[in-house]
Amino acid sequence: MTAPLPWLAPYRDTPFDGEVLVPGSKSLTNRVLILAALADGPSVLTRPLGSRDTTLMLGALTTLGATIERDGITWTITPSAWDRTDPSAIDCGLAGTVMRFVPVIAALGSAPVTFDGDEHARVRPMATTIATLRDLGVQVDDEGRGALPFTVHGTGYVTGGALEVDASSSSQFVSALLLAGARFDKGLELRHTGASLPSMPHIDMTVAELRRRGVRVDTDEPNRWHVHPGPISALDVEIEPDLSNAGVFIGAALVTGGRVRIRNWPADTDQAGDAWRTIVPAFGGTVEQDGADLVFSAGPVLNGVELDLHDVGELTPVIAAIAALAEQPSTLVGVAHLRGHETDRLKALVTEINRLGGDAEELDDGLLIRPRPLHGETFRTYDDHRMAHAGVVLGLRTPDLFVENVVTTIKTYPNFAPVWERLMT
Ligand SMILES: O=C(O)C1=C[C@@H](OP(=O)(O)O)[C@@H](O)[C@H](O)C1
Ligand SMILES: C=C(OP(=O)(O)O)C(=O)O
Repeated sequence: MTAPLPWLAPYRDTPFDGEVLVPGSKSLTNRVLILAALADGPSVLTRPLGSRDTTLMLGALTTLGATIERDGITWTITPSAWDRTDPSAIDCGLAGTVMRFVPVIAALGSAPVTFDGDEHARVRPMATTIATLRDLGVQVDDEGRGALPFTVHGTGYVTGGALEVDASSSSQFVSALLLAGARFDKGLELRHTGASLPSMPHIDMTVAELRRRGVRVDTDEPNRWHVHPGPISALDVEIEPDLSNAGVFIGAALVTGGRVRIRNWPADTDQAGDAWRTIVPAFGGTVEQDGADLVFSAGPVLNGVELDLHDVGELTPVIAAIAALAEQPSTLVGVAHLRGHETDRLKALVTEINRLGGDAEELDDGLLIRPRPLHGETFRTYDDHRMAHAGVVLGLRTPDLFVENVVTTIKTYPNFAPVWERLMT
C-alpha cells in the first residue's frame, strides 16, 4: 500500500472565529466500555466516541465475550459471561487504554489471550502491566520482552489484595488495576511506589467512574487506593465531548488572534482538557462561559508560557505548537513520560519544529521553545494523532506546511481533516 500524500494544512492571515462540537472523550468512552463489560447488566452509552481507539476497545471486549449493539448515537453493551476457554488474540493498535486496561480484565477470564499492536506499540512501556499481573499470580508469557506481544493466561479468578506498582511512566497502569479491582476476590489495596505519578486527572476519572457504579474506593492517602470487592452496577451514561481534542481549535483561536466557541463544555469534569481554562489565560487569552459553552479568545499579545504539564501531558503537542508561534520563549516541564506515548513526543516535537526553522530544545523532562519565523515543509507525525494536531496549528501561520499522514488523527477524532479544512478555509 502506498502512503497517502502529505496534506496541505490550511493557512490563515485572518482571525479564526468559529464554533465546534467535538466528538466524545476517548478516555471516558474506553473506561465506560470496560466497566460496562464488567457490570451486572447491560449499559447504554450515548454519544460515545467512534474512533480507532474505541473501535479497538470494542473489538477487545467482544473477543472477551461482551456483546455490543450500535444504534445511531447509542451503543448497548451486554457484559461478558467470562466463560470462554478457547485461545484468542487482541489487537491493541497504538491505544494505551487498550494495551494497559484490557490485559488486567483478560486475567478474570479462563482462556489464554494474546495481545499485540502496531509496530510502535511494541516499544511503548508495558513491563509494569506484565509485572503487576505476575504479582497478582497471573501467568504471562512475554518471552522476556517486557513488552507487546504477550499472552495472559486467565484462570477464572484473581485473588487480589495488597499490590505495589511503579506507575511513573504512565498513569494507565494504575487505572487498569483500579478498573478491574472490584472483581478480584479480595478487592485491591494498591500503592504507587515510583518517584512521580503523571496524569492524575485520568486516575481521578477512573475512581469517579467506579464510584458512580457503586464501587467503594478509599483514597484517604496520596498514592494509595483501596478498591473494595463487589459488583459493578450497570449504568447508562452520556459521554462528554473530548476536551483534549478541543485544544486544537483553541490553538487555532490563539495563533490567529481569533475566537472559538466549544459547545457543551461540561461544568464539572475529570478530563485533563479542562485545564485549557487556565492554559489559555497563561498565553494571554480569555475564557468566558456562555450557557453550556466556553468561548476562548486570543488576547492582544500571544505570551510565552512556563507550564508544568505533568498532570495534563496529552495537551503538550498543541501547547508546543502555540508556543512556537508566541511572542516570547516558553518552557514546558513535567512531561518526561511523553517519551513513552504514541511516539517519543519530546524528540518528535523538537525535530519537527526545528525542521520548519524553529528553535526548540529537549529538556530532561520537557521542552524549551524560542519562537522564530517558520517556513513551509512537510511536518512528520510519526503515526501520532496529537503530532498531527500540532502540525495543523503551526500550518495556520506557516504557508505551504504539509502534514504527513493527517489520517492518523482517526485514533481519537473521526474525519478530523475535513472538519478542520471546512472551519479554517
Ligand atoms: O487513562 C487514560 O485515558 C489516559 C491517561 C494518560 O496516559 P499517561 O499517564 O500515560 O500520560 C493520557 O496521556 C492518555 O492520553 C489517556
Ligand atoms: C497518550 C495518548 O494516548 P494513549 O491512550 O494511547 O496513551 C494520547 O492520546 O495523547
